[in-house]
Amino acid sequence: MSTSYLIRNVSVLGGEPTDLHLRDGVVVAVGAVSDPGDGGVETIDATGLVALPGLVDLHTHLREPGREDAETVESGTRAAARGGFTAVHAMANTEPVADTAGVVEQVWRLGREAGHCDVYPVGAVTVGLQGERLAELGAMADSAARVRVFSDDGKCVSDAVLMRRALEYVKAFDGVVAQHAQEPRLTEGAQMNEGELSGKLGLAGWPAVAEEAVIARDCLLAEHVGSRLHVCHVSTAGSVQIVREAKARGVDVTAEACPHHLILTDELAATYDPIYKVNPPLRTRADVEALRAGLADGTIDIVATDHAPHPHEDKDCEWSAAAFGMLGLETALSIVQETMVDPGLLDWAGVAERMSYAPARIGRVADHGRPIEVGAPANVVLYDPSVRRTVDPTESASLSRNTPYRGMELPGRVVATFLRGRPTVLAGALV
Ligand SMILES: NC(=O)N[C@@H](CC(=O)O)C(=O)O
Ligand SMILES: [Zn+2]
Ligand SMILES: [Zn+2]
Repeated sequence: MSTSYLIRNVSVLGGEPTDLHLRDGVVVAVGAVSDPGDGGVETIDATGLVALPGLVDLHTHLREPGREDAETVESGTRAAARGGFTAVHAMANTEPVADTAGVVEQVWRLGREAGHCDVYPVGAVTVGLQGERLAELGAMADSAARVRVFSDDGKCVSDAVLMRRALEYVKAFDGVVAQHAQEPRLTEGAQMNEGELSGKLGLAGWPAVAEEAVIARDCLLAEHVGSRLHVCHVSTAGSVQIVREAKARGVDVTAEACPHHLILTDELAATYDPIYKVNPPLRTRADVEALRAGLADGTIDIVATDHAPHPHEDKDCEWSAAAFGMLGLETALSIVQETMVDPGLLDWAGVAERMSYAPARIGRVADHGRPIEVGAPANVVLYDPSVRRTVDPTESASLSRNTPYRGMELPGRVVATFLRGRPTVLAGALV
């Protein structure tokens, strides 16, 4: 395969069309190229396409080890490449849990072998996600996987003393604790957003305050110990406001919003179709609007997919028995275009910040999230915002099919993804 790609007439971050030359893993030219001066160059006509830095996901469930029926590192990273991602952070709620240097090194190695995108394992905060004892955070940080993000995602680190100690501990290696903010007692048996509709549908409600109370507490803890906090999947207007106020006070807090929370609402629970069951739950239209506004003004730093594959037997059942979670990698950019770019809330530079630069910064990943400029690693996605497509779950590279967008028409398509100058997706297909 060629190691030299001349991309003609491409709009870098939405700017005027120009040329982009990738060779031997790096960007060697941005601007009109008359003669690349190398024989083996492959030319791509990118008229109408936008070039973005390779996307970085801070929140992906790859399910390996343990639930290879739902997803593997191989299948999940193929889905990531199809979505324009060149790096993903793999959540720790696997079986066994990624709470030791051994498990995170295994996941990291599987990512390298698969080669579709770089995999950065997230380490668990507590042993077995049990919320009782701190995991070996230092050993995971020092391992070959160089873990910097720690999370019990799927479960909340609800014990304030443990949370405080984790925040203190990760300072030693510039790590961050990514909190799944869910007060457990306030959400016992919870099935959907608490409101008029949950009462009508007879499904146990999940109050906004269960999320907001933990975020407020954690902001205060992070401020108290002078550490770095990241808030996973923010879903309520109140949460956005708490993060906004904490940032204004100088707390070192970052936050993510998921594509599904930017577009779907709790009314979908009325279908009783568990495809819409997710943690945290889909919220109200007002929450969706507040998340969009927060993402636009920088209160919410990033979009993270929370790609959560589940096999159909865990979703093909009644609502209360079904698993929480939905696919996200292959549709994230389209949802962001639909909800943020097309309505004028973000431009493509803003998308690059929220889906590449900022997640790489938060995860302390040096080789990703870099502007497309001469000398940078050639991690690039070519995206066609002008087409529309109907989501067909059977086309997914994921081993699971639980996309809530089945049959929906969405804008945009990833045409090519380059990982260090090597295409992982070309002409819209996996290489
Ligand atoms: N988001 C979800 O609904 N599910 C996630 C766990 C999580 O992100 O909390 C999963 O692992 O399936
Ligand atoms: Zn979570
Ligand atoms: Zn998650």
